[in-house]
Amino acid sequence: MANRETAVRADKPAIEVIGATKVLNGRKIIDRLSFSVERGEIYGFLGPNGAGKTTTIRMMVGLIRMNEGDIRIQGHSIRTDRKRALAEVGAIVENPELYRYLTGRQNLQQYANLCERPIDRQRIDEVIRLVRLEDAIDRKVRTYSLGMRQRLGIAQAILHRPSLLLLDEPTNGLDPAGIRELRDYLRQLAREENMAIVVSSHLLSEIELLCDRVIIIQKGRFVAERTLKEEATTDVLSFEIELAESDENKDRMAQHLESRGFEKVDDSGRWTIPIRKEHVPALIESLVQDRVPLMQARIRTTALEDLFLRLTEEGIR
Ligand SMILES: Nc1ncnc2c1ncn2[C@@H]1O[C@H](COP(=O)(O)OP(=O)(O)OP(=O)(O)O)[C@@H](O)[C@H]1O
Repeated sequence: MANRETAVRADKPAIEVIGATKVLNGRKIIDRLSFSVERGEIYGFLGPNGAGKTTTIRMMVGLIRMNEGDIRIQGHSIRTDRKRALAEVGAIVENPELYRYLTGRQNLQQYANLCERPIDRQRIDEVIRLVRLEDAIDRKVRTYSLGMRQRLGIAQAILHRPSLLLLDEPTNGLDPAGIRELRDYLRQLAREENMAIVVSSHLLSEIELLCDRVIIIQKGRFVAERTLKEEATTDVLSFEIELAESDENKDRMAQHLESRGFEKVDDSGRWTIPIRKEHVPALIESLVQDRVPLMQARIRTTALEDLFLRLTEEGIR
């Protein structure tokens, strides 16, 4: 433990990417990319297909070398202090490697035996609790759902108490409820393990559900970085509601919403209105008073969405 205390420098960001550049076949796939993530944060790594997310993550876990720049994990350079840097990383880059014929617990035990840092039974129980797999942990992995396998993969990746957890497209195959659940336990992990978590995705809607902060990249370059915590957004926001489907008074309700300044998003019953954040509670109260049949309501950070849509369209072109 003493070694670990000296290896982890509390004042350093969990990860700093400093001007990382990767050239493949004479083409700059990643071009002077820089960002940093603090412990306790869930950081979204967002970009349209082919933007360079996987390549960057592969550099962050030491699977490929960069041509220029550096990546420091808890202050340790991946170029000059590789072993100590990588000891601070847990990752699922492709599918988690699991033995399907063993139970979840046996998988964790196997993995623990291979770790350099000693991992006791108490730690194994702790990670099982963190990813909420207590009820299924003694079942064979082949009986697990996709979401359960992902949880076990995450439990495995954090057994050695890394400072940084990297997840490449962790929302693949999950529905919105699954994504929220993922967010809940990732948030608990970030807090209880004081860990930085970096997740990549090509879908803004998923990143918005999951992350505290987001970086957008395109063609290997930095495009923008934004905080997604709602309290940090003071500008005019877009407030979106979705009406319950079986509404007999659909037309009357549409007229009512239009008269209040709402605009129809599409035919699925979604309506939107620009609003300042401080006015949201009063608006919700009045919608309830007016008996607007709300299915859900949410705030959208429009600037980010517009930017990302533009990039995605450019990417497709
Ligand atoms: N081994 C390689 N040789 C040449 N080009 C490559 C190689 N690997 C990736 N690329 C190119 O690098 C760019 C970035 O790819 P990368 O897989 O990192 O993007 P991504 O953002 O993860 O995309 P996706 O979401 O589609 O996985 C792409 O244009 C890709 O074609």
